[in-house]
Amino acid sequence: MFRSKQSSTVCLATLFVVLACVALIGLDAWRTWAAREDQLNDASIAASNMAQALAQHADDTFKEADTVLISLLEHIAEDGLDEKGRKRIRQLLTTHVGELPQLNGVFVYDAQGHWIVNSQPTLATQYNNADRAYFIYHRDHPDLEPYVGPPVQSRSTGRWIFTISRRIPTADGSFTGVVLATVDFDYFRKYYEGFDVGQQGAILFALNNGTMLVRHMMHDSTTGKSLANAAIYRDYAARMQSGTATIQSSQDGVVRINSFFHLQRYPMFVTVAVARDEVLSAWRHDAYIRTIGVLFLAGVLAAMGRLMVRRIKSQVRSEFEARSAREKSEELNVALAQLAMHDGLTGLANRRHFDRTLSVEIPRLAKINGALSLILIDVDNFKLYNDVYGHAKGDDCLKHIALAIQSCQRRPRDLAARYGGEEFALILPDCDLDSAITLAHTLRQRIADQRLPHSGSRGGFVTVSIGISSLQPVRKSDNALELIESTDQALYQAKKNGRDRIEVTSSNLKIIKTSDLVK
Ligand SMILES: Nc1nc2c(ncn2[C@@H]2O[C@H](COP(=O)(O)OP(=O)(O)OP(=O)(O)O)[C@@H](O)[C@H]2O)c(=O)[nH]1
Repeated sequence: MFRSKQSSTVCLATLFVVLACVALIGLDAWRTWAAREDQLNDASIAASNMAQALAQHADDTFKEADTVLISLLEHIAEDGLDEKGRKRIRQLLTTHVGELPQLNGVFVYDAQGHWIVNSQPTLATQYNNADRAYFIYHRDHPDLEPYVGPPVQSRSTGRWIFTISRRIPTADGSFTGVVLATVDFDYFRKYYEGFDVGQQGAILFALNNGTMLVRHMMHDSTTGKSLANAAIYRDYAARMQSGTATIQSSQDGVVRINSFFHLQRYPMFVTVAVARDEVLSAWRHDAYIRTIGVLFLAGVLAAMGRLMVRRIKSQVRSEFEARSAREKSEELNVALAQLAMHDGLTGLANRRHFDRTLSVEIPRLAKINGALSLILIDVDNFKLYNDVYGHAKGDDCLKHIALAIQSCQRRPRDLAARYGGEEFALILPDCDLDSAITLAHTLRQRIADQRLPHSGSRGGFVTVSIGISSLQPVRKSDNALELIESTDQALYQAKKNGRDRIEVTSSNLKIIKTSDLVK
């Protein structure tokens, strides 16, 4: 009982502590994970915004270069390409190149690819650009739209450049030449260097066919490479206008958040890539500190819980011990009460109990006009029995007689008592004289049936003399003493009349001759 109560209380307390620890750690893990997702989401948005801004910047850069070409074509149309016109156009180009830092040079080629005018201080007539992709394109295509070609190395400066070109329009649609603006790669590279994309991040500027134009990376400035097999191009940029994807690089194994954005007017796109590890470094640091804190808290909680469980254990034990002590004391009290109210030899009620019962029953029965009978039983010639068989045997004999008397105690209120020495009594509440006489016969018979040998007795067996008296009904004026005396008289009469018999007194406590009744 104690063990089961203790173990269930301890189990509950332990469960509470474990749940509290699990909830603390679980909530923190959930919060940490949510913070990680937020951080990645923020990084995606930032990368996407940056890609859009850089695409817009590139768009504007080329638009400005293209605007110069449009203006140049207008001047060509107005001034022509004779010596005077070339001079004026040259001045114009020099001004434009000075004003627009992205412009590397502006050129006018004739139908054979010869340089006619350029923005540089001297006209390099030794070059022929008829083999360039843009030249071939315009020669073979009559449309007048701008053409952005693949990156090429400048013949005059040797630097990598973007080319944006237009066909010189003519009234009859014949091919008379090409105007070209070149933009230095370094312009974009320097611009991109102003952006922090981390140690492992990158900004890529590429043609829509996957040819990389500019790549800005902390430790890498490779250019001209094809992105055809790169997942960001193959699976995303080649198919969509813009987007974001987290991809593990097949080259360096770094996982990056890639955001790409296509230029609106020109066939190029910009990709901003940030390394996931770098994005998460601040989060990781926070998570590390917080996890240590939470684990410490969980540890403190567990330690306090352990202390609490121990206290509960000891409290439950104290309660159990206190209850055990109380129960023992109650048992002791019951035993003491038993001892105080019962006879040690026979276990029957003792004289005190007998007196108390009579003093309770008489007024109770007087109230309800009930009857009360008293039977006194005295062992015959018991002195002789002791003398013959010894005192110990005498005790045994008394126990046997007590058992017989006890067996006649049928109702809860009946009381069998040892009145004193070898004398016993039966208090019979709600029992009239006739019933008491019948019971006395039964008792006498039961004792006779025990056939306890008694050599000093007339018949050779232990016998008893019985006196009976009844109050029927009990009156308020009746008292225990009178009833006892009356019963004692009847008993005395039984002894006097030769023992082994029953004598009775009437309700007015006068002896009635009933000796013939008993034999
Ligand atoms: N063994 C034993 N004897 C007891 C006990 N109490 C009383 N006696 C004995 O009972 C005897 C009673 O003797 P008496 O009063 O002379 O009565 P009796 O010998 O029974 O004779 P009658 O009552 O006249 O038949 C005494 O010898 C007591 O010592 C007891 O608890 N145990």
